[in-house]
Amino acid sequence: NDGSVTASPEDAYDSEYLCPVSIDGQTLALDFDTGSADLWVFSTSLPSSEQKGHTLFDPSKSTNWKALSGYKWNITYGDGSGASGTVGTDVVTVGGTSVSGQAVEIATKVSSAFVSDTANDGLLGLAFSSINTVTPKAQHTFFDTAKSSLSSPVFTADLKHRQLPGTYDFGTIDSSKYTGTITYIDVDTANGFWEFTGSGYAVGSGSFVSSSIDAIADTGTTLIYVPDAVVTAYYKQVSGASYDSSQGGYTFPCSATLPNLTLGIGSYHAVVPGQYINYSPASGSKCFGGVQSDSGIGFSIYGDVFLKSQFVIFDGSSTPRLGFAAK
Ligand SMILES: CC[C@H](C)[C@H](NC(=O)C[C@H](O)[C@H](CC1CCCCC1)NC(=O)CCNC(=O)[C@H](Cc1ccccc1)NC(=O)N1CCC(N)CC1)C(=O)NCc1cnc(C)nc1N
Repeated sequence: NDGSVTASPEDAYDSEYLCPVSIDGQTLALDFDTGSADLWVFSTSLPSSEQKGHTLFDPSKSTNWKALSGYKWNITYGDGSGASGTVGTDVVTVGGTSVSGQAVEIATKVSSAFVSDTANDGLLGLAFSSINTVTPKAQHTFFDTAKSSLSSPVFTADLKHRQLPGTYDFGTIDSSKYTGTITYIDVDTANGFWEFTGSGYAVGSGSFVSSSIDAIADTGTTLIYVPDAVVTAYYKQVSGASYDSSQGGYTFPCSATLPNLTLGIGSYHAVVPGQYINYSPASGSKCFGGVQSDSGIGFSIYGDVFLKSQFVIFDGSSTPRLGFAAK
């Protein structure tokens, strides 16, 4: 029951990656999010003003739909966006991986950011089921439901830079997708995230600075959010860079040459190419940095800007771990 699905960038800046997911034959574009654990979809139960432009799941058209009466969900994300609604189960298929009895959370309310992000028809959470928001009983993620039917209890992310489709694979590690060896690191599941301790950083050709960085691998976060020491060291090497409070982050002249950022994972040095860190135009001739400060978050977030430079294995075995390889 292994599967592989394409992950297509939603816009020119790889702000998010969307994958086709079929629920009882109805196909929606969902954002696979290793930073949350709810599978929720835009639905016909939304007010019509919030439905515009989205593909809607209609449970009344599904032969396998089973409503879970009295069950509800309500989620808030790091960027303040959120959604809520009711719950049922159905047959969910991602690439070749099909599961029955999967909890599907129907949105009856979504925040404005979701309404305007018309390419996104919902999220498929791939964090640990311990942080699923359904009450009165938390539900399993798609990966947890599928795990026992996979060749091995893993999924991998091979996201690409700028307008190229990548893939999420379930159940297998495709050795054609990476080079060299895989470095594994233990994961702390206490907060429900794929959380690990990074071993340090280097900017450009500078020397590696050993430091423990408490980070999560989060496909649902666009940028890299790291401690101020890293951010300061990085933008010191970018002429014309400065913190722009009106933009809410570091910007620099779009013509600037950006150094690579190396992030240590155990003994492995993961290199993020400098051009991945020119995230997008900001205003005028300034561009917005793909590396920003994690202050206020409580941990660092290695988001898409980092993940798309690597081949990443999310190993859900009895001792969960993350694997990283160059590609
Ligand atoms: C069970 C909740 C679950 C664990 C939840 N998890 C998360 O928030 C992390 C999760 O990966 C979510 C998943 C997002 C949610 C919005 C839609 C796209 C997916 N990630 C974030 O919230 C990280 C911050 N947001 C992002 O990174 C959004 C993602 C996005 C992309 C395209 C379009 C719209 C949104 N992108 C940006 O901020 N950027 C892209 C655009 C650019 N102009 C600026 C940078 C959580 O921690 N919630 C607790 C929480 C609540 N309230 C707050 C304020 N903070 C919190 N952390």
